[in-house]
Amino acid sequence: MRILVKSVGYSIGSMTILDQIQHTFTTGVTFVIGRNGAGKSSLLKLLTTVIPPSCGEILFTQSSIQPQLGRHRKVLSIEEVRRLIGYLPQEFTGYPQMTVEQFIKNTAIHKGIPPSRVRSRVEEMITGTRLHSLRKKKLRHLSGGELQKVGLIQAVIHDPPICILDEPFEHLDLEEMLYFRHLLQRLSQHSVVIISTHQIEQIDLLGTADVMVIESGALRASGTVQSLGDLHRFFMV
Ligand SMILES: Nc1ncnc2c1ncn2[C@@H]1O[C@H](COP(=O)(O)OP(=O)(O)OP(=O)(O)O)[C@@H](O)[C@H]1O
Repeated sequence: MRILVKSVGYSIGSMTILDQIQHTFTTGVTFVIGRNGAGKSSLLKLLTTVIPPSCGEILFTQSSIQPQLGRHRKVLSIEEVRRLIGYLPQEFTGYPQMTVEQFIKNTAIHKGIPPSRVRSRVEEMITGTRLHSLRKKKLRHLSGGELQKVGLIQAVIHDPPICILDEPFEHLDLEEMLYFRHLLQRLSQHSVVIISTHQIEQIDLLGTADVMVIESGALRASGTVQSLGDLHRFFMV
């Protein structure tokens, strides 16, 4: 799976939010970093196809083998892309009237997990994230951290080939963050995982992740964590 972002711009009215963004996302983890208001959430929303770019284009391609064409890269339709995406928005609410268990089970069914596997997958996620004592609680009664865990679960439960997470570790304690990081590291072996954050300490500085730095709506830098060196410099005034 590859996501090609080609000279993408996004404006609301006369306000330019993103300008000339050029990047290729591939299998593995990419952190999108930048100060508050830089344009990270807007870029992630464009990548989910929920909002269209004002200019430029975003292409989703997958390696494919066909009798006449042989091996080639197929450009996916928006409908195909949407089935492949797991997304955690910055303000996740889910269905506030559902209980934790109902919501996670509902998500598992809607995301196409085979019926025979739904129960075990739901239990695996509830146990792994220590939500068992809250399984009968409605989402509207959860704390910020508890709701964030449910939000993360709905984004990853079906092992999506494209996983887009907006500030996923917000409100989580260290143990919970490590659990999800481990899960995302595993997922990223075969999926494109895109994580926005303004907290550099959340990035595994010894890891192999890519980083994309957004500054005032423009791409300031991109590369591996190691090639970019000290990331703090991108946050200095
Ligand atoms: N619907 C909107 N209407 C008006 N301005 C908007 C809208 N959405 C975003 N913006 C503006 O666009 C800019 C980028 O916002 P965005 O949420 O993408 O940034 P961000 O990097 O995700 O910020 P944060 O880290 O604070 O969430 C900000 O100045 C924001 O105020």
